[in-house]
Amino acid sequence: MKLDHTSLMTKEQTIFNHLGSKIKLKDREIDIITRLEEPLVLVLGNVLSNEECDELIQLSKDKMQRSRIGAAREVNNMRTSSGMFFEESENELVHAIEMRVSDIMGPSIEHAEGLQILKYLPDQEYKAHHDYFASTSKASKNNRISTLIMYLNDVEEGGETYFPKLGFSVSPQKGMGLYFEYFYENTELNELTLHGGAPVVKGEKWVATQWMRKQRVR
Ligand SMILES: O=C(O)CCC(=O)C(=O)O
Ligand SMILES: [Fe+2]
Repeated sequence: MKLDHTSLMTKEQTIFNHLGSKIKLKDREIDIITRLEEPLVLVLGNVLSNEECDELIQLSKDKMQRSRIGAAREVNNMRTSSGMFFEESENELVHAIEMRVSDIMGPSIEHAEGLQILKYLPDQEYKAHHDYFASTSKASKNNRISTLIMYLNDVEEGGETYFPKLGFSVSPQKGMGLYFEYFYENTELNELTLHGGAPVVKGEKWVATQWMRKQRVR
C-alpha cells in the first residue's frame, strides 16, 4: 500500500483496542513485542505460562487427527499437521484461556470458536492461506474477523509463521502469541494477512489457535 498523506489520515479502526506497550489484565501483564500496522499484526509475550502450555498439550495429545480443510472437511496437502478442537469452555483451563484471549482480542467470549490445537512433525506444514472464509462460502455469513495463535513449545528448527505479503515471520517461542485481524473495510488490507506455517525441520511444533467471529457463535 502507498503510504501517502491520505492513507495516513484515513487509518482504519482496529478491533484490538489496548494502548501502550503492555496489555494489563487482572491476573497478568502481556507484552507487546512487535507491532505492524495496517493490517495490525502483533507479537505478544507472556500470553500463556509454561504450565498452561504443557497442560494443553497433555489434554489434546490423544485426540489429535489428521487436519481437514474447508466445508467438505477434506484431508489436503495444504495442511499436513494433525489437530483437534476443544468444545467451548470444555474444561477449567480452556475456559480460563478463552476468557484471557477475549480480554486480549476484544470481542466477548460469545464470539469465540472452540480453541484449536495443531501439532506438526518434521516436514509438516500449513501452506499460505487466509483464516477468513471466501465470500462465496456459507460460513462467510458470520465470518472470522481476527486470530490469536499461541505457541505451546519451542521448536528446534523451522515452523515459523510467515506472512509472504508483509515480508514478516515469527519463530515459535513457548507461551508467545501472534495476533492479527482482517475486518477492514479495505479488503486489500485483509488480503495482506495471508500467512502459513513453514515446515518443521527439527522437533515438534504445537500451537493453539483462537478465532473470533463477527457475530456470536455461543
Ligand atoms: O502453525 C502456524 O504457524 C499457523 C497456524 C495457522 O495459520 C492457523 O491455525 O490458522
Ligand atoms: Fe491461519
